[in-house]
Amino acid sequence: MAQKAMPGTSPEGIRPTYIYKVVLLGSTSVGKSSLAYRYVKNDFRESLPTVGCSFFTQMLSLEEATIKFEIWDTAGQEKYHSVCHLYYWGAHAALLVYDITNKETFNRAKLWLRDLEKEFLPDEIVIALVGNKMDLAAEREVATEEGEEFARTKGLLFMETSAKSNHQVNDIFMAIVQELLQRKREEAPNHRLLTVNLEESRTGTGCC
Ligand SMILES: Nc1nc2c(ncn2[C@@H]2O[C@H](COP(=O)(O)OP(=O)(O)OP(=O)(O)O)[C@@H](O)[C@H]2O)c(=O)[nH]1
Repeated sequence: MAQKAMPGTSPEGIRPTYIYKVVLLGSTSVGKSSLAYRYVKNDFRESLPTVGCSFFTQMLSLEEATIKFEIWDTAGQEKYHSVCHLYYWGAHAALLVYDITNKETFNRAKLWLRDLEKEFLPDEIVIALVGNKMDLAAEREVATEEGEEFARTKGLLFMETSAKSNHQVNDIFMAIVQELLQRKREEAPNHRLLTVNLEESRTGTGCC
């Protein structure tokens, strides 16, 4: 898995910075933009339509490394589906989002997974299945166990979240980074590390 690293400083000495590209995938209106917005801005807006693709960046300071997440938020509308594989390129992790109140979005998530499986080998990317809109549990169409079971059989991380009530949003990104770091530790001897100049990297939010 190609991640970029550069040395940074920490009280203990040199601490690497890893840049991880995370893509958000899923049907329209499942809450992909809202999850990214909640994670990066700790805020919730009722309307955040995505046109094509937008991205956010977020820094995360951990004991063993500094993480820079580049979060690519793809539009879920069918008309953008054909260009989406371009956004997969170089991704380290994917959040496969569905809406727990809409069974069809869960079925669609399975199809998005098939797309990912065509693009990546299993250990090339960390995939998390995310059942969003947990605050609407009374209107639930997808049981927690159903999501859990599907994730287990496919070897995916799994969490139910609410971008609205800020339920497990940080947790899912933290679970992803822990898994990425764990895989890195296991692969360390063969790992390809690229030094990059963070000055040249994009910051803030933007739209392509
Ligand atoms: N109740 C509730 N509503 C949510 C939650 N997350 C998102 N929404 C709402 O669901 C709608 C769609 O949210 P978006 O974040 O735009 O969804 P999206 O998946 O990015 O949609 P596209 O950009 O069309 O692909 C908006 O009205 C949000 O306010 C949530 O956790 N709970």
